[in-house]
Amino acid sequence: MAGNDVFSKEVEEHLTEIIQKTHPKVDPSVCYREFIETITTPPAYTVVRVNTMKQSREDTMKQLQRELDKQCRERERELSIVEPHLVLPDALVVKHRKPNHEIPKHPLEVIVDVFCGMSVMRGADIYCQGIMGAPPIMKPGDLVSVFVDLDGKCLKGLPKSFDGARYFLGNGKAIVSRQDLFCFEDEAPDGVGIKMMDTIYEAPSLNNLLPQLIFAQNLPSIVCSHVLDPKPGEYILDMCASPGGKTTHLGTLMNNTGKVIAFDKGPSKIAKIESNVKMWDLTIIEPYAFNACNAFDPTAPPSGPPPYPEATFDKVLLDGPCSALGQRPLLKNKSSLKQIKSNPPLQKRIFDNAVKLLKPGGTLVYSTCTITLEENEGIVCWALDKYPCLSLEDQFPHIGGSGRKGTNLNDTQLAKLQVFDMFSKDEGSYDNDTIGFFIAKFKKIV
Ligand SMILES: C[S@@+](CC[C@H](N)C(=O)[O-])C[C@H]1O[C@@H](n2cnc3c(N)ncnc32)[C@H](O)[C@@H]1O
Repeated sequence: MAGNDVFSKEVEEHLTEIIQKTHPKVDPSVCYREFIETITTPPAYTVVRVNTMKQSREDTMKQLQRELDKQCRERERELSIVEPHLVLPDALVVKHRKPNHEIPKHPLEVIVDVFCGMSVMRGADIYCQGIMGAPPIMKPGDLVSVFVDLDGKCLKGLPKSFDGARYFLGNGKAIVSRQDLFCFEDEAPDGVGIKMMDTIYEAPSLNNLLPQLIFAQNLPSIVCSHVLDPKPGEYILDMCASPGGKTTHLGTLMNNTGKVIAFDKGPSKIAKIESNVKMWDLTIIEPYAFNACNAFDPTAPPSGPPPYPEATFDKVLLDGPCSALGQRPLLKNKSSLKQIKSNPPLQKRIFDNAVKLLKPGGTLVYSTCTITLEENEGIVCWALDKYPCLSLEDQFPHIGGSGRKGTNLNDTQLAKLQVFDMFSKDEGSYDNDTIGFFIAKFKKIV
């Protein structure tokens, strides 16, 4: 859809090399093209995780179905069906209709930035902040056609038609006038500026929908917390936690008993964790703005603020910084190859801390939302080599594929890894039509 320029040439070449290593039997250029088609479109399903401490999945499913029926009627859409996920006991799946590329366009055109465009493709309405251009006559109630500015070339406040690279997202109804949007001295107003009515990729708008009962999360992220298998009463470290999707999941699986220490880099990241934790009434989460690279200190006490001494935690989750090349939809990625290659050294530093802080017999889950070998199978290879105290474990549930070829890991080890692989797509199964994601589970044996 967005063409071959989602990535820079050097990143495209790197990804093609990865395809050659991981899938030696396929034609790399065909595989790369198919990968671009996948990555530039959203998954055909929306997944939400249920707050099972508040209400059963069954009751939440009925409540969500009622809310979505209302939303569909209001937007004159076909009704969406909510179903329980067949494997994950706390997940609900909302199937989307097929993409509709035949939507007629309106004469009034609105341009939005790439970030906003990608959110719209997953069901969001358009927030004022994301609007780049709108016609001078636009007023509340007007029907508009919405386009995303693919190359970030549209100047804020553009009053006329935008002739740069753009992609049609669908039609919406203006909530604000152009005057409201751009005639402020400081910032654009907050809140929804365009309500999306008819989109090429249709998905439920989940903003502020049952926030105490559901959390929108990509399927592999839900799998990831189940793989860690947190139990009530345990002492768990979530090393890179914001916005707190997995942290709130851990706290819920622990039935709000025990303790979860949650790090992220700065106050704004911590505020997001705190807001999500509060929404779900979780009292066992202790968030700290702290660099996970410095989490270990042999002289520190085992509780209270970080750092912590050796063998402190029963379980550690390292869902760390990564190149995030598995995100969907991804219309434009500006990372250079150098930036992508800067991730493994950081991941290894955080991993070193995780191993030290884990108790013997404890579990460490390492995960990323990216697709490079170096940040995934490569880290596992490095870790098993450096730490003979770690054993690679089977995962439950295991609904993604196995690890990929291209490193020194043998077939038995690869079978223990869980990869949601964007280079090989199994049509028709929502367990594969998701973001790119990687999960490895280790046990500290001594
Ligand atoms: C993939 S996101 C985490 C998502 C989160 N686990 C969830 O499920 O909601 C990675 C996070 O790592 C954080 N991060 C990056 N470097 C870090 C560091 N040195 N210490 C702690 N957090 C870090 C980033 O700010 C980012 O929020």
